[in-house]
Amino acid sequence: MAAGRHSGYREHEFRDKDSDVDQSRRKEYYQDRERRGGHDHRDRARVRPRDVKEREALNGASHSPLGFGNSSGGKAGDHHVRSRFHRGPVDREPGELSSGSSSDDPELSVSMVRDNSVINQGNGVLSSKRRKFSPIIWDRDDGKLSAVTNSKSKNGHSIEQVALPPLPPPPQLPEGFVPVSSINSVQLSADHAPTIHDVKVSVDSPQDQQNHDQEPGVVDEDEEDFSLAPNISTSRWADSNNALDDDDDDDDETEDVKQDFVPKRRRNTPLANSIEQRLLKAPSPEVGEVISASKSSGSEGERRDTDHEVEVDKNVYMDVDEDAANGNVAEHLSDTDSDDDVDRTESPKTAQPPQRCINMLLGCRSVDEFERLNKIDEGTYGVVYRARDKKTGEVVALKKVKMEKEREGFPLTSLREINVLLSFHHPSIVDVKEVVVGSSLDSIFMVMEYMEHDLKGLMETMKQPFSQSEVKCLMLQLLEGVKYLHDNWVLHRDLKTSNLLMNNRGELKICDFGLARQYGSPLKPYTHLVVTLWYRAPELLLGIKEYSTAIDMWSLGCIMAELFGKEPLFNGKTELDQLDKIFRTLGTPNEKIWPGFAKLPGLKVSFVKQTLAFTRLRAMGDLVEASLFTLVAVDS
Ligand SMILES: Nc1ncnc2c1ncn2[C@@H]1O[C@H](COP(=O)(O)OP(=O)(O)OP(=O)(O)O)[C@@H](O)[C@H]1O
Repeated sequence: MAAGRHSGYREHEFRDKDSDVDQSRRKEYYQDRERRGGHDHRDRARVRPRDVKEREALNGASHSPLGFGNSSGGKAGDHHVRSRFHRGPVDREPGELSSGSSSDDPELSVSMVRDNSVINQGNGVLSSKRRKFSPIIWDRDDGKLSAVTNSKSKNGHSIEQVALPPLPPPPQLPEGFVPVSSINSVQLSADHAPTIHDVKVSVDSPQDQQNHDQEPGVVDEDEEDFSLAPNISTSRWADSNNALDDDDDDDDETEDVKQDFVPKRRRNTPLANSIEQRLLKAPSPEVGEVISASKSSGSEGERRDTDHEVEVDKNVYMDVDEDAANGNVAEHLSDTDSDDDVDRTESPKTAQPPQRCINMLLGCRSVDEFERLNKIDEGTYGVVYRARDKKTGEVVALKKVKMEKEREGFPLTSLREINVLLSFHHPSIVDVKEVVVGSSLDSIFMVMEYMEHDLKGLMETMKQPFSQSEVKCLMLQLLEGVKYLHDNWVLHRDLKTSNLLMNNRGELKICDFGLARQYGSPLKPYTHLVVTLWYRAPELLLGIKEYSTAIDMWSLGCIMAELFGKEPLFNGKTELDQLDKIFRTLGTPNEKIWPGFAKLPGLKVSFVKQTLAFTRLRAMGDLVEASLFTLVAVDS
């Protein structure tokens, strides 16, 4: 999500000031290519040529499955990565708009007039698809996890267009998917790097669960005997970690100030201890209920929405929340959607790391087995490095979990991210290979496949927007990834261009699952403070708490428009401004076209009634979903 770094486009002015060798190398390369009018024929063939060729052959020059005209104004070869897309006859001249008739399905045809940010859609008939799986509800009342099955989404392309069915019974999750709420111990075999297959989950009985709830810091005595893994105590990454720890020290002053307000956070909390605390104290972090008011206080907590039970009032929209305005929702989420009801003002009890968690660490390789090459980026919840696996020589990305944001030990966002990414495997979702540990037990790294670019950074180096066929190629991959998530009942909740990675083969992958969570039927209230502001759906901006896949689809619509226009579609500064921008473009919704609109909790301010196209484009998500049907149908 990189909310910290990518929170607004302004931030990118500073992005390259870092001594980030990798970033500047990429940039120089692109600029050089721009100067040369760079075609890179070597790379063309590597971009899923079969997919693209087949799609474009099927589409023909005037049969874009999306029905988009080439409003990009892009020219072939004006960009390095562009050259990695196969450019077919479907591309039009710069500025040319497709007519609705160019689509195979006129009902799905779309024309975009980006100059005035108006998007028109034909009578978009929206069809829903039947889910392959129904949701498992991670409900703490359930007490038991029924099973971790081997089922997996097949990501098949056959989609039935049927009337919206009632949500089916709980789904079988992909192989190895472990609902965080159900874990109270994780064991990994010690002789090889852990994979999800190594994870053994033990589940509390309701009675155990109750005990944990009552005495969160208490661990069984027989679990206290542990020893540290020798291979991680002498880590060379210790030095580099110290450098990071220096950053922590920089925060000490702030921390000292904070302690007037909040109990001082445990420092150097052993990971094992932390994760145990987290797992024990958060009996059901994925439950999804609205959290009670007993949340963090103090300077940091003040910036967070501490009470989501309280009805959102006008102030929510009138206040300029700097973080929200900058799109930094992750900051909010760690508390607001932590889904546990732990009183964070309570001083955590010190507890020895129990054996089972040390077992987990023993199973992990040391980060020493990787050679650090350079720092790629630093987000709110992690620092990402480029590194080389000394054994295999493979270049990977290492995301170090930041612990300092958490008072309660191992960050919930990271638990979720690791859980989802270790479990889900899809070409459009970044692959996490394993988890490795650093010199101290509170440093933990996710080993991910290395991706050379993110779409946000990439677009900043481009003089022209992506062409029509490039957008189609990117959107197809993105939609397939999101479809896979939704088929498996996971909402990403922070889709934006900086969370979309791309490699030099033109493959797009979704990353940053820190805000992701499972949803189910019936819907439960979740925090509405999710999704970076510019990509946040109006229902979230208006405080709705029972939301679903449409919020991701809205983000996809914003992303698609941004790919075409090279500028964010709705770049509001505050939540109110964001809504205003949306309504000015799409029209102000009303009770007729959006039943329940008048009762939305955030509708305390009256918006100017814009009589634009909202009735026809009620949610961009619908548009994108409709496009997906067409794309997939053509592709298959
Ligand atoms: N596998 C990867 N390969 C290359 N770069 C990556 C990879 N994963 C992440 N990055 C880079 O690091 C940035 C931050 O990663 P990510 O968004 O996962 O961190 P985060 O701490 O969760 O961010 P946020 O501040 O949004 O919470 C990304 O925007 C991307 O530029």
